[in-house]
Amino acid sequence: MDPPRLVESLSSREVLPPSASQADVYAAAVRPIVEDVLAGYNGTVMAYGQTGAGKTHTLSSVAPETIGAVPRAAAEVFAGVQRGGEDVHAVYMSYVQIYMELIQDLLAPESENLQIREGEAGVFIAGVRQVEVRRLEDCLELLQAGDRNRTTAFTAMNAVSSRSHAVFMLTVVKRKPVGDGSDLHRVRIGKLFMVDLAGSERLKKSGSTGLRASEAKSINLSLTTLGMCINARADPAATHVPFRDSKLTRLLQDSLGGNAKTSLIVAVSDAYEHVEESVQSLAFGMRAMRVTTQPKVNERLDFASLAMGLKEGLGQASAAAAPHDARALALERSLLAQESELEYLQHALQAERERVRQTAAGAAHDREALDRVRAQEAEALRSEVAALQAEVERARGEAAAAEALRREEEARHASECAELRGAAAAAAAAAEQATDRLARATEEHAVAAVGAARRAEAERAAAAAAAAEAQRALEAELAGLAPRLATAEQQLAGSRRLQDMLTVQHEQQLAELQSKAEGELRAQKEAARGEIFAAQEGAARAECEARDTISRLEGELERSQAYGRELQQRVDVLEAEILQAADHSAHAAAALRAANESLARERELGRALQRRLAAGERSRETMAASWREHKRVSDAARTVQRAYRAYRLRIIRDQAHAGSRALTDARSRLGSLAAERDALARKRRADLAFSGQTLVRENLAVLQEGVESIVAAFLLPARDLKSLARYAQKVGGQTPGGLRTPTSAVRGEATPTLSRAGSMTGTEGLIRAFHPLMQSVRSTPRATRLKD
Ligand SMILES: Nc1ncnc2c1ncn2[C@@H]1O[C@H](COP(=O)(O)OP(=O)(O)OP(=O)(O)O)[C@@H](O)[C@H]1O
Repeated sequence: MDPPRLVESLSSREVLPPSASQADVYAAAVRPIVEDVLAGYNGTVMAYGQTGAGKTHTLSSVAPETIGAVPRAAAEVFAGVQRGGEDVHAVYMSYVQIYMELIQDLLAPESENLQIREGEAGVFIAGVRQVEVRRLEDCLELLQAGDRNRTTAFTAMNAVSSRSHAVFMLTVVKRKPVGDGSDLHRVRIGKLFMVDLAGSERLKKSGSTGLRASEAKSINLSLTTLGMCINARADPAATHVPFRDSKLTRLLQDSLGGNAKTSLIVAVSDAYEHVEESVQSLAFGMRAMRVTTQPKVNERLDFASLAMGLKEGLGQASAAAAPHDARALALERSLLAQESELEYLQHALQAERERVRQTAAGAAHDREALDRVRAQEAEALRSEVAALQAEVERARGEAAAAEALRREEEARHASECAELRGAAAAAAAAAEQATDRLARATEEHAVAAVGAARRAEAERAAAAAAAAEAQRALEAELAGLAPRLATAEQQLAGSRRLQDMLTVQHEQQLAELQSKAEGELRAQKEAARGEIFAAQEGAARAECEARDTISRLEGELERSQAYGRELQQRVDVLEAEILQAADHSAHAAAALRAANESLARERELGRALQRRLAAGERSRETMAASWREHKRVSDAARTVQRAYRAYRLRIIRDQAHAGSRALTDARSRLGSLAAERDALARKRRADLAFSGQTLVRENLAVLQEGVESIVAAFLLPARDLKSLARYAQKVGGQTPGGLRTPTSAVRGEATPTLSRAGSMTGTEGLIRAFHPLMQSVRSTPRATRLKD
């Protein structure tokens, strides 16, 4: 699938076709945000879309030919840092995932329940690991290490489906001097969030079950909350935005309408079967476009580091209080450590409690699910066994019925065969009987015909005898009755014709009867033969049919027996499965026991943690008391120190005032002395009197004292005094041993004086030396400050 990506940003909109490259997506949706981050804004890039649509590919791909937006953004940030020149930059990276409503640090996977807090600068993840990254390579290595810790899984929709929301964070800190000659800096902090949202998925479509289904539900829930927040932010009439309903929306609170510039990448699939999800994703993007944000540059003056510098200076100045401070600091640190340990322990305890509760809930849930599954499986097995038994019974019944049918069929076949045989035998017997009957009938007919013939013969004989008798009678009568003879002869001829006719008739009848009997006998024989043949054919057919039926029934019987055997095997398998399920159930019970034991152990651990917590609390209280005591001592020391400083300041101010007054006096005296010197010079030039020189020397002694008091009052460093002495020596041959350092004056020793030893030339040199020195004293900043 090579889906198109719709890039929606809150300020602009762009639709990229499937052929668009990763560089196109970066240029359209990410580069403007990265540039803003370098300028000190908060920026967010979110990838949204159905599971498998290409969000992770778009953001996190590190394949050389399809580098994703995150590595590109990191590269651009480092390029921007390099371009920044003298501005001091630091880049920090964090990487977390939100999995089943728990925030896990992908750079420190053992931190798996981080909390979101809100401060002046917005929401942040407390305790997340922030790694300072100096090079792009370090950043990419951390990214890959984090990706390895990310939760992914094989699903029906995506072979490597992200089961969590991943949030990649880069913080760019830029420090720049204010430019007023002070140590004060201007700090700009730009934060870049790149969010790879887990993909929405329809359980019906993905077919996820068990853990995958729970993950999908959690993902869908947080995405629904994200949608609700966006709807509320886009609706001016909405009064409540449910940011707190999920960790995702809480973390993205600033990005969804606060201080951030946000860009949304909507990844959609071009496959027809995903059209519904694609339309929903686009509708989400359209709603998101109505959200407005209030971005501003995160800039502030770095008073903290200035304060730190001042504190350092103060620390140096107040070395006297250092031991107490160090102790107080150590105590404070220890207290803070204790507090953070306490907080950590409280978090750990809370997390442990939560984990124990979740484990217990999970174990109870698992046990219930297991019980349910076991009950369902047992029920299913029972019903399957019952069904199989019923089927076995039915098959057995069928087999018995088939056997009975076979027997019945065999019996029927046997009886039919017997019947047919009987019928054949009966037909044969009937045929034989018919033949016999026919033969007998023929014989009877023949006998009857013979009898008839005999009777006819007898009749003929009787008729012949009667005729002979009648001939005789006739002859007698002929004799007696000639006429009657003729009549008798005629009658005889007539009788003879009748006899012949009767004989012929009798013979004809006999022949007819014989042929008829023979025909009937033949017909009956034919019929009997046909019947026997038909009976034999029927018997053969019936036998064939019976054989077919028997073989069919035998086949059915075999199939029934095979089915019965198969059913028996399935029953065996099911029984084995029941045993296995019982084993599983035993294992599950053992696992449950182990979980309960682990729960007990964890409870014990929780109690131990509570004990440690209480001990920590006690120790913290002791430490707090000790800290308070030391703080009291330290405060007292600070008060003393402050009083001492004020006292010193007063003395210095008094000295400054005295110095200033002395300076003014010295100036006026210097003026009058110069005037006197000029007058003396004039007088010397005029009088060339030695007494004038003496006067100058005496006045110079006074001047010398004035200079010394000025030097002492102005706290001239020893080196200046030494250089003065050196200069004086160079100019006037004054020995360095004649000068004393002003430090002694500060300490309240006797007023320093310049040695009066030395020649007139040295004194004049000193006077000459005094003028440049005065110049230098006037031009030193210290003098200026003191004067001020
Ligand atoms: N534009 C693209 N070009 C080439 N392959 C892509 C593209 N988009 C996505 N793929 C590929 O599709 C598969 C799924 O993409 P991907 O894992 O990025 O999806 P996803 O939206 O992050 O899914 P999920 O929400 O389940 O994590 C991956 O194998 C990926 O390489």
